Parts: sequence; structure tokens; C-alpha cells
Amino acid sequence: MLIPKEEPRLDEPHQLRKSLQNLRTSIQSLLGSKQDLTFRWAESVRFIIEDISGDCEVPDSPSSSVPLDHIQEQSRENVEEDLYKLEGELAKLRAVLKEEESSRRHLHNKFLDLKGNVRVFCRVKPFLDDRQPSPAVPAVTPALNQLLISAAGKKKAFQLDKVFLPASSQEDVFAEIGPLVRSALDGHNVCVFAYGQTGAGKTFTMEGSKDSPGIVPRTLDLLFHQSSLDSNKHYDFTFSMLELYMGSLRDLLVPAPRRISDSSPKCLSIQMDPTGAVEVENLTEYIVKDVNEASQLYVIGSRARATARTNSNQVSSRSHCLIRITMASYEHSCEYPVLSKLWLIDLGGSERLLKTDAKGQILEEGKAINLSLSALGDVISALQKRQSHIPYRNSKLTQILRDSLGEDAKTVMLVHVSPREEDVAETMCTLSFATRARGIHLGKELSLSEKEERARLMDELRKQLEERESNCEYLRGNIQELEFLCRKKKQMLLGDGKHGMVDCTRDHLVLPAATNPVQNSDKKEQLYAAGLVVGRPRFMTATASSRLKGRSEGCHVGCFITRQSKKTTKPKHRQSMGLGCRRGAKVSPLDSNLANGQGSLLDQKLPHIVTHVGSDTKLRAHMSESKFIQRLAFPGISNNVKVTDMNANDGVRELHPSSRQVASVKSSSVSQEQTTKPVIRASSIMRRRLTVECSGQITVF
Ligand SMILES: Nc1ncnc2c1ncn2[C@@H]1O[C@H](COP(=O)(O)OP(=O)(O)OP(=O)(O)O)[C@@H](O)[C@H]1O
Repeated sequence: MLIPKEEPRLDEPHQLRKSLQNLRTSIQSLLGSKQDLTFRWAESVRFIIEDISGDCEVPDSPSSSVPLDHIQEQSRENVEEDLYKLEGELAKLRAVLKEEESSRRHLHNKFLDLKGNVRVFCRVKPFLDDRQPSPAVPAVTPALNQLLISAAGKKKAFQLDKVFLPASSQEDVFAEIGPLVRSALDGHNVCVFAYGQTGAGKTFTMEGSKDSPGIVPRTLDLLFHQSSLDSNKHYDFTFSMLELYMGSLRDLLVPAPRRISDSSPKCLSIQMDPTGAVEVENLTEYIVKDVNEASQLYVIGSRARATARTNSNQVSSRSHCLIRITMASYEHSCEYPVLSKLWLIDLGGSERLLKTDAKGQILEEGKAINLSLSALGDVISALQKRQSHIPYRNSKLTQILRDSLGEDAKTVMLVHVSPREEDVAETMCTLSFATRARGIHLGKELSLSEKEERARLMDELRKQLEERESNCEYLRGNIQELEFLCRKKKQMLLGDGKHGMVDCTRDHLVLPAATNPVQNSDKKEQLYAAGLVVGRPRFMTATASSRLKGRSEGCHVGCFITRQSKKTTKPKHRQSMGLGCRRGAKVSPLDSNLANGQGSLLDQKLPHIVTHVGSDTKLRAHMSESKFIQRLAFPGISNNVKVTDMNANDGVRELHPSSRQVASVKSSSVSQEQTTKPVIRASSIMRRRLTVECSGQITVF
């Protein structure tokens, strides 16, 4: 009798793991040879890798830990090679995502441009119980994008970009504001105004109630939610809140002095740098990490706002309230952020002073409000007419918003009207303002065929935009997967020979860089040290040369000169010069450390440095031309200094030290520690942007 020969039994889990590992290695080598990435391809690769990763974690081990012999089987070199390939793929996917993102941004911007950079919406307040019974026929009849006003037997129609009926909810209103918030995250300056007569519902629209939150809380939610989705980017937000009351600016986040001995808050003044970026000197900027922090600040600021009881409103705002959220977004491979500002502005109530029977203080407040509203109307109207002169200087309100009202910025004016007959005169004034802001009096209203064409284009753009959005989302998913695999590999390498066992469960792995608070705070610290976060002017964004250098030579850190207080005659404080902590501004604990000299640039041995040297009007105002000197100490390096003119037409032009624009770049005194200090005199280039590049450690005096 033949006894069937028994097949030799394999160590099945072991064999399975090995073959899976081989399969994985071959796929990854294939990945390396793939030149053009397509979504389908990326998708299939993702699924394979996902399957394999899943299978690799399942094996026979009672825990999900991988024993060290696993690493020994697949030699360390193999792991390193895999890691190398994975990182290559990751870089490629990031590059594709970057392109997709930029295309999405472009389309989104085009879409908003088509809608109009200045849009005027109208919200009609519902009849509320707190006053006399509603008239049978309201004076205001809202229709599709039109309002019909009836008074004294006459009717007048006003066209708007959108009309929100009395029954419209806060969600309906925010549906129009959301895309602008997205635009701000994309790097555009955005202004949202609430305009209207006293009691017409401006504060309700902006702030809302607990059950029905308004634009501000929804915006904060959206900002933090949206920014958390993108692991390829990191955002820093700062929050400020101020009011313009009777022609003066007041920081709403600085407590008012209670006793005579308390020092009075610093005076706020509006500054503009040579590139046109506007900054409010001494305004407190809080770095906010989440929506709760921002909301708390908003509550504090709102409480401090000037209000009074008027004939028209029990709690009438007697000032313009401005919320500023600045955003700095950092792309994965780029050290320098894209900066933008989002303004949410609850304007003081426009009112006809005769009708309100205002007296004394209330009368003065009303006058001040009306003056600045009229200046705002003039500016928007001039912008719509594309006049060469825009009268920004006529009011502090328009001075502050100078860089956020204009060609590249997006503006929404939400005018509020009451439906009551007794308010018809105010309603007419409000709608005249709206018409002026829309620029319709310039004959800009589109014909029917033009409107149809525009609608078709917008539809097309919307579709493309949706496609890009889903591509981006999809790529982000892939990137996260690859990041996860890279970390696994790294852990395998790190664990080799140290602990004997390498834990590969997801929970134990480090989160992607963008969501890892430790890494972020490290990065932030570096950026604070570099002065890039707080109060960094817009013109200090990445330069073409610094970006190029960053790619080829590793670590770059920028620093800049912050605004000086008027009383400072000389920029002698390190923290106010090099580390970006604004004098008079409240700083986070991190900033305080830096201001105390801890964790400064001095502590860092940086192989390469890029320093931006900038100046602003304030600096020039209290320093004579020739005194604008930036001293940089480069231990052991004397001649390796390059000054680049960023204002050159072709983008970047290197200046020879002996060039006429740079008075001198010379290696001067040698200090006790044998430190060479090239002194860069920028007197004749005060209005120019310079990049100073050098190698070695840097000290800013
Ligand atoms: N759409 C609305 N739905 C419900 N209530 C509203 C609406 N609009 C306004 N209100 C209510 O009307 C009252 C006055 O509104 P609000 O304070 O927002 O006016 P305002 O325009 O900000 O006035 P002021 O300029 O004087 O500050 C508030 O009690 C508010 O809750």
C-alpha cells in the first residue's frame, strides 16, 4: 500500500508574511519607476499598500507588535531602501497636491471674481413683537434680488446681489459668507461689513444668539475646521478686536484701567509699510489655537464694546467694531507663510439724527458714526469707479482697511433694513448706500444675455471646482497613508537593536506633522524666534531666492524688524528688533520666553540663514536715514554676505556690496569672541526690500 507522501509543512504565517513583504517591496520599486502620477494609479497603489499593511499587522503574534527578527529577515538596508522609495513617492504626491491646490485656489478665486469682488446683500428684519403691531402691508417687499419700497403711494425698486427675506436663517446668510472665509484661507484679504440703521439687526447677523449663532462664530468654526483638514499645510491664526469710537481706536482686548494708578492702554495708531501693508501699532494680537480660544476672546471683546440705549435700540452699538483674524499658512516644503487678513465688521448704526432726537453724547456719537460711514461709501464707490485717487485718508475706518479693500481683496456689504413704514426714510438711505457700493449707478448692471452667460460660466467653474476639491481630498488621503507607512518604516529602523520589539500599532505612531502639537510648537518656536508670526508684515513672505535656497540647502530662518514705538529712538532691544515681539503687545508664554532671550536665534546653530531686512514708515520717521543700520554677527564668517534686491523687476537681483543702492556691506570690528560683524547700511535703500543671506550662526543686535 502506498502511503501518500506528506507535503512538508510550512511555517504558514511566517511564509505569508515573507511573501507579502516581497510583494510590497516589488510594488514599491515599481512606484519608484513611475514618472507620471494619475489618480487612478495612485488609488490602486493606495489600496495595495493598504491591503499589505493590514495583512502585515494581522499575523499570528498575540499582540500587534512585530518581533525584531522581522527586521533581521528583511535586512536593514531593505527597510532603508523602502523608506527612501516611500519618501520619494510622498514628495511626488505632495507636489501633485500642491498643483491641484493651486489650481483649486485659482478656480475658487475666478469664481468669486465672477460673482464680484464687492457684493452687496440685503437682509430684511422680521417684524418682532417688542414694538407696535405690524402694519398689514410692509413698506419693504423683498423679491428675488430686489427690494420694492412703497411709501406715500410711490414705489421704488432697488437691485442687490442677494436679498435675505425676513424668514431667512443665519445658515442662509452664512452660505454666502463661507466661500469668502475659504478665500481668506487661500491668502486673500477679506472684509465682511454689517451696515444699516440702528436696530436693523447688524449685531444679530454678526454675533447672533446662542441658538442661532451669527457670522462671527460660524466663521471661527469654519476657519479652524477647514484648516485642520489639510495635513499638507499648517496655519497660524491671530485674533484682534478693536473699536472705532468717536474717531479714536480702542483695543477691546486690553482691560480698561480701573484705578488712577493703572496705566492707561497704549494708543493705537495706523501704520503702513512701503508695500502698502497696514498694521495697527500696539494692537494686541492673540495667537489662537482653536475655536474655543478665539470665541472666548470674542466674548471678552464684545463685552468691552461701547453701547448705549437709544430711541431705536435698547442696546445700541455706538461704535464700529472690527474683528481681525490674521492667517499665516505654511506649505509643507516652504518655510515662509502666505499671510492674509479677514475682517468682520459690525458698523455703528446709521441714523438720521433729526429723527432719533439724539442729544449730547448720543448726538456726537451718531455724527462720528455717520462721518466714517460716509467715508467708507466714498472709498468703495471710488474703487468701483476705478478712480486713480481713493480717499482712504478721510477716516480711520478706511485707513485701517486700506489693504483689505481693493482689487485683490473680497468685500461683502450686508445691509440691513427694517420692514416698517416708519423706517422708510432710513431704508431708502441704506439702499442708496448699497446701490452706490454696488456701483450700479455706473451702468454696470448686466443685460439678461450677459447674466445668462455669467451663470453658465459660473456653473462650469463650480463643476471644475468640485472636481479639484475631490482630487485634493483624495490626494490628502493618499499622503496620509504614505506618511503612515514612512513612520512605520522609521519606527522599525529606530527600534532595531534598541528594544527588541517594535510596536507598529497605529495608536503608537506619531501623527502627521501638521497635526502633531509637539512638532507644531517646535516649528512655531522657530518662527517666533524668526519673528515670522506676530505682526509680520505682508511683504515678508517668502522670496523667490529664499525658496530656492531652502530647497537646495536645508534650514533657513528669517527675521525682520518689528515696528518700533514712537518713543524708541534706537532699535536697541533684541526682542523688538530681531525676535518679532512687538512692544506693548501681549505675548503668549512662548513669546515671553523669547523676549527673555530664551530659545532665541542665538541658541540655534543654523547652517544657513536668510534674513529679511525691512523698514517701515515708523522706523523712518524717528530715525534719520543714515542711522538705519542692521548689524549681523557671523561668527567666523566675514565675506559670505549677499544682499538681494527684491524690488527688481525680474523678481530677484543680487546686489554687489559695492553697488550704489547698498552704501556698504563691510566686515568691520572684530569682537572679543572673534566675531566678525559685517554692517549693512541700508540708508539709500530704505524703500527697498532686501534679502541678506549668509552662512553660519546669526546674532541680531
Ligand atoms: N433677523 C432677526 N431675527 C430675529 N431677531 C432679530 C433679527 N434682526 C434683529 N433682531 C433683533 O432685533 C434687536 C436689534 O437688533 P441688533 O441689536 O442686532 O440691531 P443693530 O443693527 O446691531 O443695532 P445698533 O446699530 O443700534 O447696534 C435685537 O433684539 C435682535 O435680537
